[in-house]
Amino acid sequence: MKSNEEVVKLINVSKRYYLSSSVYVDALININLAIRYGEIAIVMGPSGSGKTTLVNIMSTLDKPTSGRVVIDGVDVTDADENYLSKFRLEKLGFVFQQYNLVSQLTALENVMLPMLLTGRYTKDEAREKARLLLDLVSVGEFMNNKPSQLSGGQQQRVAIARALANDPSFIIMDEPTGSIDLASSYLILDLIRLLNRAVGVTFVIATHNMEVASIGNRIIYLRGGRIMQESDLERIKEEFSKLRIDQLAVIKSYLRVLEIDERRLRRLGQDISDIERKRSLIDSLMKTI
Ligand SMILES: Nc1ncnc2c1ncn2[C@@H]1O[C@H](COP(=O)(O)OP(=O)(O)OP(=O)(O)O)[C@@H](O)[C@H]1O
Repeated sequence: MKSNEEVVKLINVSKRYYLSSSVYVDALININLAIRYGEIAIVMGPSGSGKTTLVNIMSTLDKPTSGRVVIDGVDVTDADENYLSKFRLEKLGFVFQQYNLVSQLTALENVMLPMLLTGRYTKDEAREKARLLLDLVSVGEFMNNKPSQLSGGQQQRVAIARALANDPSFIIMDEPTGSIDLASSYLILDLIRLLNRAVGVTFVIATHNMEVASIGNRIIYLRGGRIMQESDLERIKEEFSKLRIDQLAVIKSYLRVLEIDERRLRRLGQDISDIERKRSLIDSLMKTI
């Protein structure tokens, strides 16, 4: 691992999508960003803020309208698709929300494929390494299953094994736990953390999910195609904190509703323990907001 060195660098990157000759969307605006080896960098932000566009540009799947993209010290901004597909195969690992495994191939063959495509591995070497990688992500026993014979979480782990196949400079993930159950998500997050700590694998992960974000060393927060600075985040938090006033208003109204019910029950000589229970719940809730 080349710690402290930059694995990806974006310099003044902007991306404009044209919907027609005069209508466009600025998906990214003047992004300057460096990801270092050994990081788990999380890309967060509201829907439409530019997360997918950013990770696609970082991983050469998309090109910026202006600015430069440097990966592993190579400026890939103007590289052609032939060069880029070889570059991606050798340098990058991809794990997307939809697992993107080849449906006709077994788990083992899916993991072997990127190694065979580089021409750097014999079939035997690729098979042996693929087996070990599948064991490492705990799906070794299913290596002869096709993707349709695997659960979503298992498919996602095969995708991680495949992403590791060519020892990539970094692994890029877009909502890696987006379409799988909670238990599998935890396994995958544990695996990411372990691979990062033990082997120094670098990850860039776009997500909406706070649980996923919690494993990151750094959060890159996008809003409207720009990276938010700490001070902006404070401002946003303050904006959000105003929501508390609404919560309080709702609770206050509800307390008034309880008063009416309490009066009614007392008038009828009935039990008010349910009202008291609700009041005590509200009391404990009030202490947390
Ligand atoms: N191919 C495209 N053509 C036109 N506009 C696009 C295209 N891709 C993205 N956009 C627009 O660019 C902006 C950023 O989109 P992007 O998909 O990067 O956001 P996101 O943060 O990943 O959103 P989500 O969380 O909903 O996936 C959005 O306004 C989107 O509508």
